[in-house]
Amino acid sequence: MHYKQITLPANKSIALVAHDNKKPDIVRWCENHTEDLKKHTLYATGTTGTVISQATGLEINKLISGPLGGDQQVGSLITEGKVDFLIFFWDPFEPMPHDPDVKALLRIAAVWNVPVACNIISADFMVASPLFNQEFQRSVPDYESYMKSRT
Ligand SMILES: O=C(CO)COP(=O)(O)O
Repeated sequence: MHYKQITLPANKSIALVAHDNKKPDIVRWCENHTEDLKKHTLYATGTTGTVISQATGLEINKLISGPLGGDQQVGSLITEGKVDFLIFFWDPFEPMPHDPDVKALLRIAAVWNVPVACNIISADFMVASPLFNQEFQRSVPDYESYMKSRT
């Protein structure tokens, strides 16, 4: 795979997703970082977005609920370059009916070199990074050269 560099703007697009047992964690994390999050464009799967906006008043672009396809919508936004960071507090103790979608989302985030935080501590480190509010370079798959190599 060939990669190219893209420049992420200071204002990022951040996707917020949490399984039911992890919703209290993501709400607490958003409450602790409301001012940081206000500077960015936020997306969330349906129920996660609703509980976060109720608790914090943050403006969130809500997608479909995860089990109905929300994880896939986030994955699709990643491939379109519309999501720069993924905060995904997935539940390590419960199998989900949409486990294949969860796995697919985590895979596509790895493919597109998107930073992923899967718990409060990793999300805290992400926000604490000076890069959180700055432009920075990220390498992403070079789709044009990928297509050329296949045709
Ligand atoms: O199931 C989810 C992620 O896999 C999250 O979906 P909700 O935010 O709709 O609960």
